[in-house]
Amino acid sequence: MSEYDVVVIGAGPVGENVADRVVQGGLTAAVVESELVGGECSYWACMPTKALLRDAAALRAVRRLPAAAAAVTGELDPAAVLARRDRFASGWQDDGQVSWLEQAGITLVRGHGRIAGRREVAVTAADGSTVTLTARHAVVVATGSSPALPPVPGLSDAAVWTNREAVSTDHVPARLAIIGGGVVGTEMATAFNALGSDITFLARDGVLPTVEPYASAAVVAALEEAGVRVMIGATPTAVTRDRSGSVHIALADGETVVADEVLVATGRRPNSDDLGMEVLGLTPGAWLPVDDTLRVVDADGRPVDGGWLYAAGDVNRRALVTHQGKYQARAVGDVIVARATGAAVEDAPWGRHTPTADSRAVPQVVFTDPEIASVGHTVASAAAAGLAVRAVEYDLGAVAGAALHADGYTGRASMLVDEDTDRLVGFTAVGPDVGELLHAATIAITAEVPLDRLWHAVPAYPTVSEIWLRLLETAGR
Ligand SMILES: Cc1cc2nc3c(=O)[nH]c(=O)nc-3n(C[C@H](O)[C@H](O)[C@H](O)COP(=O)(O)OP(=O)(O)OC[C@H]3O[C@@H](n4cnc5c(N)ncnc54)[C@H](O)[C@@H]3O)c2cc1C
Ligand SMILES: NC(=O)c1ccc[n+]([C@@H]2O[C@H](COP(=O)([O-])OP(=O)(O)OC[C@H]3O[C@@H](n4cnc5c(N)ncnc54)[C@H](O)[C@@H]3O)[C@@H](O)[C@H]2O)c1
Repeated sequence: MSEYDVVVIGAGPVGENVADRVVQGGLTAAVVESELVGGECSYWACMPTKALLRDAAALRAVRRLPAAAAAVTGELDPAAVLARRDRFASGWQDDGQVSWLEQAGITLVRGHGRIAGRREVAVTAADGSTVTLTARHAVVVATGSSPALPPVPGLSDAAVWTNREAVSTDHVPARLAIIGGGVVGTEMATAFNALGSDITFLARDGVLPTVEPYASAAVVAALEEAGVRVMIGATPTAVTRDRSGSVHIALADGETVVADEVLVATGRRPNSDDLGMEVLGLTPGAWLPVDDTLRVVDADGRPVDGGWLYAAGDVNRRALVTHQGKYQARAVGDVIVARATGAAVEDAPWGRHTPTADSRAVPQVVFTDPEIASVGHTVASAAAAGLAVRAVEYDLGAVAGAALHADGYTGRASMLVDEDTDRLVGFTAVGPDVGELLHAATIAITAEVPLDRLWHAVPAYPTVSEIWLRLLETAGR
């Protein structure tokens, strides 16, 4: 059969969830995948990177407790870390996820998908054969993103690492240079430093420039203390690999950094360059703009060709994190079912069919040491959005639960309160293990809880969550 209710291009976490949702809603779905079912997240991003980071984080946690530290007599075993990473990448085999698709009642079509016409997707298999799938109701683009390499002379000929090579490496380079001070660069600096690499971290625009400055500063201080050379403002101008295999990175200030491998982590580009976008008058290689129910729109903001084409996940650029892409997948799957069955479409803000949180409350944990957990606005983004906010900060180390959690616990947390509504619009924390604090903030922001009601949400004693009480007291409750 080559006709389905819904055809999804891309079987990453987002595409899988779109297909699952429409099948649960009583429709049929085929998902087209050109590489591995599970996408970037499963094999070269979320899970394997966190596996690379986890052992060192656990070791650091133990070393913050003197009696437990006394029981640790050895050092981290890099080979064992890489072996555990292999397990979390499923050995780069997708059998498990293919079985999941089968039991979920989703048809998998292997090959490269392209829009071929109205509700038509042409799939070219590895052997060159082509099959055309027709969708009765909708086509969903969930093709994700790829590393964006900057146009630095020599870079593309120097066999540099992207996230794929870094995440799947079978060895730990003695000297690793990292270009790009974003989330990938900072997490990988943390991971490979702990695995034993000598790291030079070239952060042209600063380290984690979009988080609260105090959180970024804490991570930079910890990286430097761990021996990472952090070069803020360093701008690569040329890259060459010499005959001995060493890579030379020339910087704008005249210095040259030499390393065994170079990880380029300078952001992402959408996987839309070979997708048939021109068939619909859209620009190949561009992020796909969408409306409130994630239908792809034209330059005038109208759904293209009557509204059968949707885009979810990284490719629409709303929020490049897996959990938010899967949230979009649930909204898209449900709205396609609603439109197909004539049910009401709930597309008002916070309605079932529109991913409102994408613009109000995207949670993110950066798994560095210390961790950074954030959701909603920062001071800078609130100002840019024209919001009148007051920032309330508190020393996390002064919270009883944090002092118990680790000797010498240092950290900080802040909340942003909208002056007009007296509700939370942002939260950031930096410190060991703060990631688990985050969901409380996400709930407070999405539920739009006024501070005078939040006061009645009493954190248990003695937990790190008592930061909430301290922040509210500092805010004047
Ligand atoms: C190093 C790194 C670490 C990360 N860590 C985290 C983390 O800890 N937490 C988090 O939430 N997010 C993390 N992210 C972000 C996360 O990986 C992405 O947001 C997520 O993978 C997006 O999911 P997706 O389904 O949209 O795209 P992808 O995961 O990229 O999947 C897209 C799929 O579509 C397929 N495809 C593309 N084009 C076609 C085509 N034409 N035909 C058929 N198939 C096609 C691809 O092969 C791929 O399988 C990380 C990213 C990186 C780079
Ligand atoms: N824990 C997580 O949730 C997690 C982990 C990793 C990645 N991700 C997601 O993956 C996406 C990609 O991460 P990323 O770190 O590649 O991108 P990013 O956009 O977070 O950071 C890229 C950095 O590269 C710098 N840069 C850009 N061009 C440059 C150039 N020519 N020279 C030097 N520096 C340059 C930018 O200043 C920026 O700080 C992010 O959106 C992130 O949300 C999430």
